[in-house]
Amino acid sequence: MRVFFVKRRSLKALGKFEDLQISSATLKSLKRIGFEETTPIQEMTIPFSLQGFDIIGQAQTGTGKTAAFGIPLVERINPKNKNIQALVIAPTRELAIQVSEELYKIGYEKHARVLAVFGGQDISRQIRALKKNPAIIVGTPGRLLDHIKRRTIKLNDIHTVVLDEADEMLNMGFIDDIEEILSSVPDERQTLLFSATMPNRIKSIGERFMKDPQHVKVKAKEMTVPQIEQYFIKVDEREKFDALTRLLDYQSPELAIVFGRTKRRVDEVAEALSIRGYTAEGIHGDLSQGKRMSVLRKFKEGSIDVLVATDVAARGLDISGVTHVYNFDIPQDPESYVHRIGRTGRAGKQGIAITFVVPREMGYLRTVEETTKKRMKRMQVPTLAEAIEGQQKLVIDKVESTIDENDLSLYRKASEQLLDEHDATSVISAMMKMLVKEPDTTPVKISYEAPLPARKEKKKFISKKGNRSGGHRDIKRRNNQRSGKQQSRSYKKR
Ligand SMILES: Nc1ncnc2c1ncn2[C@@H]1O[C@H](COP(=O)(O)OP(=O)(O)OP(=O)(O)O)[C@@H](O)[C@H]1O
Ligand SMILES: [Mg+2]
Repeated sequence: MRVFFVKRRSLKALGKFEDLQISSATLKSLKRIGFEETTPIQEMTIPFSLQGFDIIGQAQTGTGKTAAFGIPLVERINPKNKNIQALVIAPTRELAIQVSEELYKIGYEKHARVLAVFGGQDISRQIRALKKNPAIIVGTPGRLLDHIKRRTIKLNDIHTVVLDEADEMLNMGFIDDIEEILSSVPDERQTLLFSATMPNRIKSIGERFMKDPQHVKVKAKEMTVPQIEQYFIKVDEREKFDALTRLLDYQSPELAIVFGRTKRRVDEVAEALSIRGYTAEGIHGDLSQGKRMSVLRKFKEGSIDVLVATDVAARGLDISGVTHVYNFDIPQDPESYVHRIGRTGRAGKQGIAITFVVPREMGYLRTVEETTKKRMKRMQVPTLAEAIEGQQKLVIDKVESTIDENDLSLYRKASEQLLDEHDATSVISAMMKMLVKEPDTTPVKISYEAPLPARKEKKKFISKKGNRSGGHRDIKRRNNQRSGKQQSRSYKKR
């Protein structure tokens, strides 16, 4: 296996798509999307992929891996062939939808038809759509297998298979399904594995399904992108919720994702945030597909500001405007941390990630830092005064943009009258008080979650290669129904 390393920082563009032997139709699609220059992983993998090599592509979150496999995949589609020619497998339904949308855009000018198939959606509707001859199928493993067994997906002409979030797909929860799918696809195929994380033990599983794979890794000092500022807050379990609301008030994120460890946690935090006046909703694997899609749609549109989620939303989702990620519960393994915080700081944008750690979980924090090669800065919970100050700043920003962008002549007379009777500072202070969301102390219910099983805290920060404890994944996942092995060692739903 050849290994290629490119040393480049994050999304810093390297070159032009025009130099990569891409057809004029696809170049036109890329222009329409607004991609002007390649990202490092695109620059490095597209030429290999066009030559037909199997590839393991690894680059940080939010650096354009979808187009890195999507562009050559579309290029290899023959629009005249009515059969399915490529399969992209993704771990969650939402990601399958998102990837299919991006492939649709990339393949627009080539008329490459794309269809997403995933669990939770009416199968007969999918069967009808499959009869319209899509060339590329993007799906979740369980539903893909279902179609393969029903023979509603025919695999004879498939020449390319992509595992997006490959390390997740080759992990315990999905590996059996993946093996079954791959054993049904013709051997003469190109296999592409992409992810931001690729632990060695998983990489060797992947290589079993590949021929002479090229490993292309965009090498960076840290596993996470430099635009994400990373903090941790040492906090007792029972203080977490108030700490979260203080942070939301103080930092006023544009959009925020709060990750919780279990489904119950997500439900309770989302409910509690709503009670306290935030527009928040939860997403996890126990919700109906319709609900999952509507929550995500509202979050993308901005009618929800805070999305509370299990790891079902940790991988691959690309939602612009996510400025903050809060880990209400520290994730069990470093890979999960990397993907969760990677929902912000995408495509060169800035982001902030804050992880709550209860004192007994400090060992987990250190393991994450060793793996990512990045220290998190310690932060304190904002004080009440700081939270109010943060809210006031938000109001001031709004007032200033209202002055800039509106004709206020209809409001002048009443304002002048008010100012005749009161001094200006009193009038503005009263209005500020009305507009500022003052900290709310309505009681809420957040059940106690025991900390992760004790792991000895390593005092020293070790940054040497190969000295990482790696995944501590004791998670069983099947068919997108995610369940986490809890501290009690019984399986509980996430
Ligand atoms: N060449 C490019 N120029 C500008 N923007 C790009 C380019 N390629 C991708 N993007 C944008 O960057 C964002 C992140 O891309 P993408 O979702 O493919 O990242 P990723 O590497 O797959 O991340 P993750 O590891 O989280 O799945 C998307 O909004 C995408 O449209
Ligand atoms: Mg991706």
